[in-house]
Amino acid sequence: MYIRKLYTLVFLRNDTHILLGLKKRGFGVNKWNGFGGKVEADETILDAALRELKEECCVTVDRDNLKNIGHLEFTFTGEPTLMDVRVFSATVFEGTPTETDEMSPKWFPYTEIPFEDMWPDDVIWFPYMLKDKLFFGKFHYKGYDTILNYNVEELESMQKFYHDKTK
Ligand SMILES: COc1nc(N)nc2c1ncn2[C@H]1C[C@H](O)[C@@H](COP(=O)(O)OP(=O)(O)OP(=O)(O)O)O1
Repeated sequence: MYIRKLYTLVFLRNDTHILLGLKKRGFGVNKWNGFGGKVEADETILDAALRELKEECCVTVDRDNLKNIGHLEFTFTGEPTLMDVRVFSATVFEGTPTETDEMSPKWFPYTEIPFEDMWPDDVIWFPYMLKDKLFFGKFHYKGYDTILNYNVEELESMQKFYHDKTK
């Protein structure tokens, strides 16, 4: 039995590039990732996603333009927590991505995503996101570098996924 903790992870994209941030501190330091963090007790998942994006790279997105595209679950041998990460994508945003205390943002062409400096799971599920497919991925790690087992599946609808999950 795991203690489930909710996180958000947001990617800004256009036709040719994706915005990643180099994490400057804390969990995942020195890795490129999307923008996100813990969902606080008093906020919705969507509000947390918008807040973290603003805090980490100074960009705002209208809530109607933020699309929930995936669900990731991470567990780690010997640790009681299951990280429940809600993945979002947006193509319309306001502001210029700007470095903050937490993240240094940079646009990458889709052909040059720096998977060698990212979480090892990313190379497995990014192809779903890049092909605009909805997905559910589960990854069990030993430490933070080795994936012991995983499964990723394409979803037909996030709404149906969450409906079936709570049945
Ligand atoms: C284990 O594999 C992971 N892969 C990817 N791509 N992203 C991950 C993985 N594990 C966690 N994440 C994401 C989920 C969140 O977006 C961040 C972690 O959030 P963080 O711990 O930085 O949360 P904050 O609320 O910002 O934390 P502090 O304010 O306490 O620094 O990584």
